[in-house]
Amino acid sequence: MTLLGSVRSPADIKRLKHAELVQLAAEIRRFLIEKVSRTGGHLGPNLGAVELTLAVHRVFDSPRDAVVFDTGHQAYVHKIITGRQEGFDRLRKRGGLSGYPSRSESDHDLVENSHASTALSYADGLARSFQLQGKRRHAVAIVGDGALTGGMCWEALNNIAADQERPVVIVVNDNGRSYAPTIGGLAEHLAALRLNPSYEKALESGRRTLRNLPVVGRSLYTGLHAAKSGIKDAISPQVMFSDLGLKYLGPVDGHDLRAMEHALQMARSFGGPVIVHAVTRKGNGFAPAENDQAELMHQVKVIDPETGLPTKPAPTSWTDVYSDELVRIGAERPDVVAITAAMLGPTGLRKFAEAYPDRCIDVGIAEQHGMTAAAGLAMGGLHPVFAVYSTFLNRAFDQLLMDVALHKQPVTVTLDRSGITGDDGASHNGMWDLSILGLIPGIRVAAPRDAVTLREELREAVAVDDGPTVLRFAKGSVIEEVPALERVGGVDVLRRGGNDVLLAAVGAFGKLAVAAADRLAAQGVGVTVVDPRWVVPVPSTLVEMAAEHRLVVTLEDGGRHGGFGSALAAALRDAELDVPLRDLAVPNRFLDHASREEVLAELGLTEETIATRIADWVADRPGARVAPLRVASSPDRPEAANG
Ligand SMILES: Cc1ncc(C[n+]2csc(CCOP(=O)(O)OP(=O)(O)O)c2C)c(N)n1
Ligand SMILES: CC(=O)[C@@H](O)[C@H](O)COP(=O)(O)O
Ligand SMILES: [Mg+2]
Repeated sequence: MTLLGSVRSPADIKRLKHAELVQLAAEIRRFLIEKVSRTGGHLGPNLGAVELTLAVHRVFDSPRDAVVFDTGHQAYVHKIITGRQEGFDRLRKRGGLSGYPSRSESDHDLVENSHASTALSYADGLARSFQLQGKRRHAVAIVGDGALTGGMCWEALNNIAADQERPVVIVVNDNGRSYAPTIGGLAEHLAALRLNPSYEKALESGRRTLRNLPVVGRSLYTGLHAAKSGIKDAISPQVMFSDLGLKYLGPVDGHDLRAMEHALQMARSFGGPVIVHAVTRKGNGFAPAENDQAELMHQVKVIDPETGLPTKPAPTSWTDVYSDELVRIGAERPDVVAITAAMLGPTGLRKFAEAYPDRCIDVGIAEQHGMTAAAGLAMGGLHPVFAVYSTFLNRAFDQLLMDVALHKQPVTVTLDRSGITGDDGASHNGMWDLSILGLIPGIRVAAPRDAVTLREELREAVAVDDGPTVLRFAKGSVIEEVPALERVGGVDVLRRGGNDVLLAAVGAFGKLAVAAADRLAAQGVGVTVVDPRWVVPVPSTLVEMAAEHRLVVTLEDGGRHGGFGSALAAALRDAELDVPLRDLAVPNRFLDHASREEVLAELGLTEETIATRIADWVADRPGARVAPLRVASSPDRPEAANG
């Protein structure tokens, strides 16, 4: 029996001897490579967190001590230790193990939000809570060097440092990477240390030698210790942290179990806020990951466990189309600069950065800063394109509203992963962007339905120079082309089918809408399908089209609450048009992880279900009554096509 087979809880690793722990770490690595190769997931980050996580669970007493993982993508080892090995065959699958901590899976899990840079704030809150209730429990936050570039971390550190009696243990998992190498002054500080790994070994052997000398050794050691601190301060972030009032321990080799345990025991006994700076290697122990210079296998699809190569070729994605078009735009528009928040590759900016290295800015995991810096870049005469996942736009809403839009600055925000993303769970779905963007005065939002309109609408967006524009597109393989019959006032007519129903489909749902309309035609229901293209503000042409139909249905891969359907309904009210409208969208709730396709099916956003619902509405069946068309008489509005 393997040691891993005997691990059901942290108690099982506390009793292991060092040699057994070393063996267990090797078994865990083999387990991770075997399982994650089959399911896909965050292989690199978790291979880098094996010893660190073992040490945390040996020194602290989860769940009595609160252990919080920042972002949560590197919590697989934590799940293995806390009795969930069996779940890895269905990692990130519907009904299976979440790829992030999950409160419903275990009381060892606290934070499910996969948005980075939150762990220190949780730890501050938890520690205050324990303190106020007189509970002698530790709050332990495991935060990556990438997450540490997020502003929330520094807000939290400022608060954590305020009370020297509050036991908060911050384990910085410093592997020098977000996806790409971590950027910024902090990263330089950490790197200076990380690049001198011998630093600690030299100091350690120095300590041992001097301690063994007779009397002179001790005093010499004290003197050198002062010198060491001087040296250490000179190149280590200790100054930065200790000036904040935080005890700093490290740097420690995050793969050295003894060193990690020793440091964590010191931190545990300290009884106040303390940072343990662990230096780790993302992808450690799996050569294909260690050799993946771009991202150290931050995240993999299904791969060959020997070679690390994907088992299936990746289809052309929306991101690929965007990436290539932006490079072409960059050649024509020297004023266009790109911004990423530590996601150069995933948001399609890598080619732009290679072509125009001085015009691509990585701000770290700092979307708020990125957005306001974009406003500054625009005020300085450039046209920034900020590429960010839809869900992470949430972080920069106020900056887009008050720093960009209020000043009518020509910033283009491209939202990758808009709509349901699925297997990264609730906090990664791009389902809130249309709702929050609809609140911003003067903003213009486009939702391309295919590769052709993505290129076209991206160009239209960067051509706007009197305010912010946004382009939203989905995750996964791109729809090559959904041709339009004609363009009327900026709105593309995808299918003409009479006046029973006007089906307005947003973005990638254009193809789905045409398919549903074809089904309905076979049932004698006439559906005209249109793609609004620019969905915020609602095109006036769409309101005019609505007036000519018995029923309007909207279809969007985004939140129903405040989405496109809501906006069109408001526009119809403003036009005093009493056309019934039904909106098919994502309900306002947090969605469990599953594939994008599975989630859409669960939500009824499939060709068959859409057709059935529209047929019900049109057939005026019980429970789905749709009043006949009533149009408020107005001299300047064409009469309705049918009564
Ligand atoms: C607010 C936010 N922006 C972007 C991301 C995307 N993201 C997920 S993991 C990651 C890199 C995290 O780097 P680090 O914290 O150093 O952890 P590591 O993977 O190196 O262990 C990023 C940018 C996110 N989760 N949250
Ligand atoms: C945690 C993390 O890395 C996320 O940002 C997520 O994994 C991205 O997934 P996709 O890039 O596959 O959408
Ligand atoms: Mg990192």
